[in-house]
Amino acid sequence: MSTAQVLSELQTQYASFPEVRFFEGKGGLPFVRVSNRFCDAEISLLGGQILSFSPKDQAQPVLFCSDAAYFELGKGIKGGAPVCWPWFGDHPDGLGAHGFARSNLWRVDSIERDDCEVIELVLSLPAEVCAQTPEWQGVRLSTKIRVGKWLTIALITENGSDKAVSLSQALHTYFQVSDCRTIHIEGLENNTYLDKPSNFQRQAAAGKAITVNAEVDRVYENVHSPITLLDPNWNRSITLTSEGSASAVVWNPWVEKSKAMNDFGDNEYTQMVCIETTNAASDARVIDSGQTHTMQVKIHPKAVDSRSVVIT
Ligand SMILES: O=P(O)(O)OC[C@H]1O[C@H](O)[C@H](O)[C@@H](O)[C@@H]1O
Repeated sequence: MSTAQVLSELQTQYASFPEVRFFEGKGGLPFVRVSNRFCDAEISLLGGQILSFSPKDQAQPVLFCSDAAYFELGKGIKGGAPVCWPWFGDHPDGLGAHGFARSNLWRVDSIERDDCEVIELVLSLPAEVCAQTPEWQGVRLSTKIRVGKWLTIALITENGSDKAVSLSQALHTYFQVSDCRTIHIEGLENNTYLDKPSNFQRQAAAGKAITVNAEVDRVYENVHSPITLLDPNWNRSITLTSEGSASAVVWNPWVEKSKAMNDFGDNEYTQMVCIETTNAASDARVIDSGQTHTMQVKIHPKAVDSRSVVIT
């Protein structure tokens, strides 16, 4: 079936949701647009990921997407909240970074509207995609994306195979910021981290908020409290509250790494920071046969008085 036919069938199936539109977007790929009374959001069926989220009460978009991002089957899209699954980072046997969920097309399983008019989409990665990698045959991945005033994304892994699997994963969320050099990230002051630029050496807790003035690529350990991104220039805070995750990655590629990536603009590092909700490093999970694991993040943008976000 062509993309146009798939989209037209989806539009018919979900005709009772005037706030949901299916369309062919960049790269001829299928997208879903949700415009309700809270926000405008776009979801890509390539990668099963939200790409943009703009609450009506916010002057700036919450999520960042690179102007140079690939929109191509078989590649991940650098923007929004890519789904890294069923492994995070490099694969020991060279199967490619961050797994295969982000580079394949997902299906729409259901769309619902709750009593508050929040829209919930459930997408799943087709079984035949998982079956291409023998270890993941029989394991099912779906995502629930709730778009309202807040954004909630859940990744649900059901192990329908007859053996236990070891899962690492990430909701690799790109946040739009006024200028990465002026933001602060709070909530990880007391956490140790594995520092990728220094060969994943474990670093002591810094005891202060994270600022970005060089490459940052860290896996924070034992994360149990919310993380808040403060952007004084935009009088905005964004709080991430997670469940089923006890690690988080903070990433900004800075100058040299940005230049080295073909799907990222040389100067775009100033406009973004990734705060990734993960099961990474020692937080990887063993999912027994028949078990389900859910990892979820709630992203809550809030306007704040500039005085309350100035940190010394
Ligand atoms: O370029 P990608 O494969 O999308 O990876 C982008 C980034 O993802 C994570 O944040 C890793 O910690 C980084 O080391 C990596 O550069």
